[in-house]
Amino acid sequence: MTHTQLIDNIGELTTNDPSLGAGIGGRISGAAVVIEDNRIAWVGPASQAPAADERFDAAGRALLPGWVDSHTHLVFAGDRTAEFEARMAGESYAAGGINVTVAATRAASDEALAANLDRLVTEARHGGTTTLETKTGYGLTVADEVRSAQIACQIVDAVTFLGAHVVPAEADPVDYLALVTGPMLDAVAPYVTAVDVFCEAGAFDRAASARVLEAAGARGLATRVHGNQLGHGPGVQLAVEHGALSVDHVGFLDDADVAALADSWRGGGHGTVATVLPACDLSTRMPLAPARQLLDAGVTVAIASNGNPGTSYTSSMAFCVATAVLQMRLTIQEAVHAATRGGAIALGMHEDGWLDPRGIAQPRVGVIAEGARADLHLLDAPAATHLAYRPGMPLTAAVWRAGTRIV
Ligand SMILES: N=CN[C@@H](CCC(=O)O)C(=O)O
Ligand SMILES: [Zn+2]
Repeated sequence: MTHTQLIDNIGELTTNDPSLGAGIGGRISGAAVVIEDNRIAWVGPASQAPAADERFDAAGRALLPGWVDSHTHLVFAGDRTAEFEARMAGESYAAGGINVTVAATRAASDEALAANLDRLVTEARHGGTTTLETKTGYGLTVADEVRSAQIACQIVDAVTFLGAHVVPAEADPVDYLALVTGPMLDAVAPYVTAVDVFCEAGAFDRAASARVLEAAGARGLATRVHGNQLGHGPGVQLAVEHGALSVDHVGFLDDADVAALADSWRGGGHGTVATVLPACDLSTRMPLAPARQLLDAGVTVAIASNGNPGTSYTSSMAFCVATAVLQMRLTIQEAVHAATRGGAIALGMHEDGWLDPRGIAQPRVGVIAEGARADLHLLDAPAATHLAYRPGMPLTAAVWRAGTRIV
């Protein structure tokens, strides 16, 4: 038997469905939503809403899709407070700090890793996040990468293999690349939907990164790239050439990079999403990624938290959205869209019926439209604009994930 819930008296509804309402956010005022079990069954003006088993009065507040955080690294142990303090005192961020977390993660029990991931996911949910990707990448042995992926796939929506994060301290670079593109990838593949590589000075160069992406493609896995984070490099071009779902960080771009990303979206297919990570840019004292320029060029942009203990120890998507509006010069509608539907596109979870590489059908997220998973975020505010207008305030009033109220 089905169970229906009506949420009505919604002051401002952001649907992300242009056929339902105005602008990029498909906004409707005076709206209602009906949930049937775990899916959205109806969206429209409150005056026309059908009856339901239960009613929730939104009291004129703003309702949006739950955040889709498409880039995190939450399977880890320990923290890097000392490194952060040194950075605030003038040190610059370098890829080598990752090995500190690798040592702590390897030393942790399975239970401790799962409990820490659970704690971080709960924090994210309390801030309105309903879809979470996380990466491996703090294990860097076959056994430690497999257990990271196994733990993660029981808790989050999408797991990405990041064995190519750095060459671990004890390994030879040539041998490690062979491991990561061969036996390690084969062992982790059943638990992940995508493969990522940190293409950067101090991590993996263009040729090594290309081998990682080719190995992933040969196994039918989607790809992502950490690119152009610490300086200009080949990451963006490589991502586009390999048809990666996303290239993330994108802080240092030239005109050719922006053009390549824009071209990837011409012709109607799935291009390469540019994922900006504003909390990471601030925490590493790097220039903010040029999200305004990317949107103006026609690139699909996602906003994600990059939650991790090194460069961005936060899962607050509201903070990222506020920064994108206040400092990257996105409109509130553009920023909310990038943090919801943009993330869904980056994960390949924006359409019904998408089968992940394991053949498992993924739900459609990042929109409030009939058939999508019922992931909703009610703000204690009359409009989404308050996310930037009242930065840092605890505006999450309620969260539903797959039709169940979780906050
Ligand atoms: N840049 C590579 N990986 C992470 C940082 C990981 C770390 O420093 O622990 C990032 O996305 O910023
Ligand atoms: Zn990252």
